[in-house]
Amino acid sequence: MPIRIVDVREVTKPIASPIRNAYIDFSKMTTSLVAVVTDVVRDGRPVVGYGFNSNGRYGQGGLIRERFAPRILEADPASLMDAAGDNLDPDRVWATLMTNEKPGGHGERSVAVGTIDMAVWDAVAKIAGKPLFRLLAGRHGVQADPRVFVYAAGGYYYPGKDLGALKAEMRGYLDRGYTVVKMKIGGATITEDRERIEAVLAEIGSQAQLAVDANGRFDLETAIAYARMLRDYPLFWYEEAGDPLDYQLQAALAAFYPGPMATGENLFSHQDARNLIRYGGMRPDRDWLQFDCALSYGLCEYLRTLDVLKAHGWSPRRCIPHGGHQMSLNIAAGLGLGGNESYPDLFQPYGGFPDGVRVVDGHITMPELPGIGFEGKADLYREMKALAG
Ligand SMILES: O=C([O-])CC(=O)C(=O)O
Ligand SMILES: [Mg+2]
Repeated sequence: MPIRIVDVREVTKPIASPIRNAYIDFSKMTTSLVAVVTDVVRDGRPVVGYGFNSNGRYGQGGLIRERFAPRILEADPASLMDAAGDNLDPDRVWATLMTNEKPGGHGERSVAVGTIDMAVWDAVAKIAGKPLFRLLAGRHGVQADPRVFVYAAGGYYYPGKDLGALKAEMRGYLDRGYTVVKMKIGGATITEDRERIEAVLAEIGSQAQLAVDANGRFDLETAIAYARMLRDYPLFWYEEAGDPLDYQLQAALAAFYPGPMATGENLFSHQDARNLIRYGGMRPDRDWLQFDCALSYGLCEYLRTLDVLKAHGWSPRRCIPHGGHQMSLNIAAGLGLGGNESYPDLFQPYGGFPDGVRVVDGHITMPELPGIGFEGKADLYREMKALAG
């Protein structure tokens, strides 16, 4: 008997906060929480996979309810099974989701699909009775490494935040075991941003490194002006200087910025990733790629992106995804990415780690929980159970 996906539920939840980066504020930010309910029973209860999209894009309830959930629910269950007939095949589910979707134009539909794809992989790993990172490592013939590098993202602009508050925030991350911290730039004048950077560097000293993120705000002239300022400091990276799709700007910037650059969180397909690699001047010996599967058609597509990188001589170690969710932690531990983002104080309960997981020397160790591991995080699992428990 094939496994049946008996329901796909979605609820749009607020993840609002009074912060802003150089481009947007998060006062109205939302996320879609999705449950994929199966008829497989484990420990007396149906297996349910959960997923959600990461911050930066909004909830996708309309697309999920109108297009994507019905396609799965209307599909012949046998068409969604793997070759062995003992589990769902995420690639077949993905192909069903994308029925009658034209190529190109990778806008918000990639977020809707990425969110459902996360829930499908959670269900598949639970049905297999394994942590997702172990399932992935097994399928790809690599050694899982449960120890994953994580960095603390924050340093946002918000009303009344002075240098003292910024320094205290960064100190808080060091106290929690992080060795790399990130702050926003480009939302103030270059003079003010230089002061903010110097204040943070003075605070963190040799205990940690600093990354900066312009969120795609700069035109070429401003991106270069910042590059000239930033290269005075030993930064961990200079992130998303210009528009995410302006590969020529990114390529030109490399001539002015010898240190590591990072980008990719707003590229939503393997084709866009390939264009970045082809035309964006990114350097495989030092730069970082931040594609986030939750925003970009999910893990099925992320695997194609990793293939593109391999074909162009890039190691998966150069990937540190955006988004701070446990899905990317599993991919990092299972497929050897360079690490994962984390927002210690933001976007809760969706981000972060299972309860009891601590950051030690800039790394966490994955617990051995079936699926993605959401059940290990009480505040998150409470929301999930309320949707489909
Ligand atoms: O502020 C945001 O949109 C999030 C972001 O860029 C990041 O985490 O790198
Ligand atoms: Mg960013």
